[in-house]
Amino acid sequence: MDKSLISVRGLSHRYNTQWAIRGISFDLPETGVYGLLGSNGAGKSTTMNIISGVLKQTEGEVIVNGISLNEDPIAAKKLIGFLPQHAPLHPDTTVQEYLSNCARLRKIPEKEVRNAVNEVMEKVSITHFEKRLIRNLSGGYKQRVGIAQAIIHKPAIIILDEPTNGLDPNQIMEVRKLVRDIAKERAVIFSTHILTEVHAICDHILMIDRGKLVFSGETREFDNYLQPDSLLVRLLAAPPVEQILQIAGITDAEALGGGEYRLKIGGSSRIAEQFIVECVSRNWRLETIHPEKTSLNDVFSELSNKNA
Ligand SMILES: Nc1ncnc2c1ncn2[C@@H]1O[C@H](COP(=O)(O)OP(=O)(O)OP(=O)(O)O)[C@@H](O)[C@H]1O
Repeated sequence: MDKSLISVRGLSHRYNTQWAIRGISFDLPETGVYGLLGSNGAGKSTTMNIISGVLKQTEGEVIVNGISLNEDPIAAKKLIGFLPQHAPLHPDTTVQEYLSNCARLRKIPEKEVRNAVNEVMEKVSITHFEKRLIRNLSGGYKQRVGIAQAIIHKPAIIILDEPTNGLDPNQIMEVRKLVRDIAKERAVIFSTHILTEVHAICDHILMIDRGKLVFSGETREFDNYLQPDSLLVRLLAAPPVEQILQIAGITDAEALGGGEYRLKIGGSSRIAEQFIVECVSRNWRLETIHPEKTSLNDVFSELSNKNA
């Protein structure tokens, strides 16, 4: 018996003639935030729409807590909450009316609706706006209502499609905090194309590139691909490049002018330490030193080539 909260097997989807995703498989074994990372058009929304049961896949299957989404969609969908990229909010209803309607659509018994709505409003900290029309809420509060409708029936898995898109920095922080909080009791799949977002809140990363899953693992494992591969340094007593190249581990050095250099170090942080020691002993008067991280595009292409 499969113990995963969700198990995705060989998922593929074709729109007309073009494949949007091919052979995606992964398991979400436990609670926590799972970041679905991918650039625009990589296939994130397609994958999320299929898992949440709003799009029927061309091939493959999704098992939610042991229940096949194909074979028993009603039972499987009860275990899933979904906030699509464009939240399905009704601007002319109040927060309380809207969430009550969502509770009824989720088949919560009438006598429990009131409690369920109160509980979820408290959870997402929106009780003080319960009588406000949704159209009059800020973007961050609208997103809270969107998250509330996704969790009102207490699903085991929540799917959030780019929930911080279009929010200001404060609202982003608040939504992230809320997501971390609701992930204590359930698995949250959180899609984004922003690497720093993944770092800020995700425990695990699923990375999709051109429709294929190219990485699945813990966030710290992913960091191995983000090793600095060059250092930007500024030396007040600037030496010739040839002298810098004598230091073991520095594979290339480029003088940028004004005492600045870009040093290629091939991924080991110990070389930076060694360089600092050398600067002191050679009296080069090191003023600044910064690692230059591999860009997300480089990570995408490295992982894609590895999995090609
Ligand atoms: N309804 C559709 N009909 C045809 N092609 C589609 C449709 N929806 C998506 N696609 C295509 O499928 C591919 C994957 O799109 P998808 O929206 O799943 O990617 P995404 O990673 O969510 O991107 P974004 O962040 O831009 O939403 C893209 O090439 C896209 O153009």
